[in-house]
Amino acid sequence: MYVVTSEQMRKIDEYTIRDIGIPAAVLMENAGRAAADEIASFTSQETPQIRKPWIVLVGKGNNGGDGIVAARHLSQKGIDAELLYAALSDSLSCDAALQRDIAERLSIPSSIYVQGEVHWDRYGGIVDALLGTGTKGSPREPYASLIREANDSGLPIIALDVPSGLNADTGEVYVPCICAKRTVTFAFTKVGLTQFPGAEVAGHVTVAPIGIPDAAASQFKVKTRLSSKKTFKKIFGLDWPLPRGDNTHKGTYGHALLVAGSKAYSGAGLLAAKAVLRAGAGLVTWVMPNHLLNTVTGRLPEAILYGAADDGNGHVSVDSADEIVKLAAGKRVIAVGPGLGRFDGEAKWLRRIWDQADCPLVLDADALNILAECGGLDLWPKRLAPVVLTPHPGEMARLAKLSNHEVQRDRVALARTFAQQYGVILVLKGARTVIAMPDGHVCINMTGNPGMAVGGSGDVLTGIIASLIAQGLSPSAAAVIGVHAHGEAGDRALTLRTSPASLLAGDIIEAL
Ligand SMILES: NC(=O)C1=CN([C@@H]2O[C@H](COP(=O)(O)OP(=O)(O)OC[C@H]3O[C@@H](n4cnc5c(N)ncnc54)[C@H](O)[C@@H]3O)[C@@H](O)[C@H]2O)[C@H](O)CC1
Ligand SMILES: [K+]
Repeated sequence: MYVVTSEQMRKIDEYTIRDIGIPAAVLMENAGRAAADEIASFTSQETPQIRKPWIVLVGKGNNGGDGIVAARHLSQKGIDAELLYAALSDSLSCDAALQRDIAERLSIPSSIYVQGEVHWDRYGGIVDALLGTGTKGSPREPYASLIREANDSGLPIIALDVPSGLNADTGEVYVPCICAKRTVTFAFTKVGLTQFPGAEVAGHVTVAPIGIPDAAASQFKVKTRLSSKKTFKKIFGLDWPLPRGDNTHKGTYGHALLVAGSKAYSGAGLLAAKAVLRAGAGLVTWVMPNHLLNTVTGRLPEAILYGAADDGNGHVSVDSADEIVKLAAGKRVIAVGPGLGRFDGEAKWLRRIWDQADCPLVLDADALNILAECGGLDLWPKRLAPVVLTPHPGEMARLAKLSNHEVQRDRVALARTFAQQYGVILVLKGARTVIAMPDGHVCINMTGNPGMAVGGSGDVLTGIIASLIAQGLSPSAAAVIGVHAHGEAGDRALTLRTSPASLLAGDIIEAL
């Protein structure tokens, strides 16, 4: 499922109308009718209040046009609708003006917005057709006042295409912004509907086809998709769940090397190692500081444990790099970072692994902080084997030398630029994790829940991604599918809990 920006949507619209020849009015008719269908289904599901009319807030552009068409189809369905023009209706776009004239001929009630004069209690719900993908900046008057009044009315709002006041390209919300119960977006979902806080103000999003052929999207090489089983098939040619061949030898399912844990954080290594196995890899060798070996022996009998040279403070020491490089022989992946801690010579240590090990690397947690602080991505040579980075927003801020706000402002664009610039696979975690690949493809993950924002959840994800690489998936596929599986397992684990607050990282592993 493609995810588009406003600019891409505009180009696709134009191509469909001009080059394919589907008239704009047909697209608008389909959009408005799809909106009316969604409103009708919402109305039927809501407690059957006295059948009150819906009020359609109409902007000047084609989003407004969609709203006028929706009002007409609602009336056809026996649901009364009234048009409230935000501004004088003689300044409508031509496609919207055509709809205005049709609505007038059909005597659909309409009025012009005057601040404070709308009797909101007369209505059962609001259709937001003020601003769509043509929005530039924060809503200006009188849209701003109308948006505030609509939000304050307490009535359910169904937004057309995007909630008015949402930045459709990033997920930022301007002030004010419509808070919708549902959003009916047209043709393809928009980036801003997938990332918070946009995803919050959009409510439940339905993508309504309006007659734009997929060929139009591939014409403009849209490279952002929602993670889904269809995506796995389309991009990676993989089925989900992954078929498990009938090979009998454990070696077939790969051997992962995990470098994790320190005296203070042995649990992180345990979680990551267990996740490697639970996600299907045949073997995992967990390298930890020697001191830790006795503490964890027996905690995970299925894992091969290796005590490496340690620095006497409960961390691996810089000298352990050579041991790790030797152990990497025959492994399909090395995952470095969960619970690693910081230690003297850490940059030299990581550089040695970066240079000498020839298998893919998955770097997480403190491995990312070491990389950020020594400028590795800017200074070290690109590796032949792929690198997967799995930062949360704070780690990403350090890696990209940005503030947390700047990281979260436009996650998709930042992740894509970073992955292309450094030739890495970037898993930018957080609600709706963004996975960006060196070739510019980006997948947005929709599984998972707030209960997963707990200590250890990231360690589990690192284990899952390493496991899938060990089983033979490309690092890109392992990152996209691993994030999806991690979120799905978290959603399944949640069904066994009474509240998201009680979810533990270990529950995610058990639900894999
Ligand atoms: N996706 C599709 O295939 C179709 C989408 N349609 C609808 O068309 C809108 C986009 O229409 P457009 O005319 O380009 O822009 P808008 O309707 O979003 O509004 C632009 C309108 O509003 C003014 N404006 C812009 N920014 C602000 C602001 N911050 N404050 C106040 N006013 C603002 C601007 O001057 C314009 O007049 C899309 O979302 C769909 O709903 C087609 O109808 C069907 C095909
Ligand atoms: K809207």
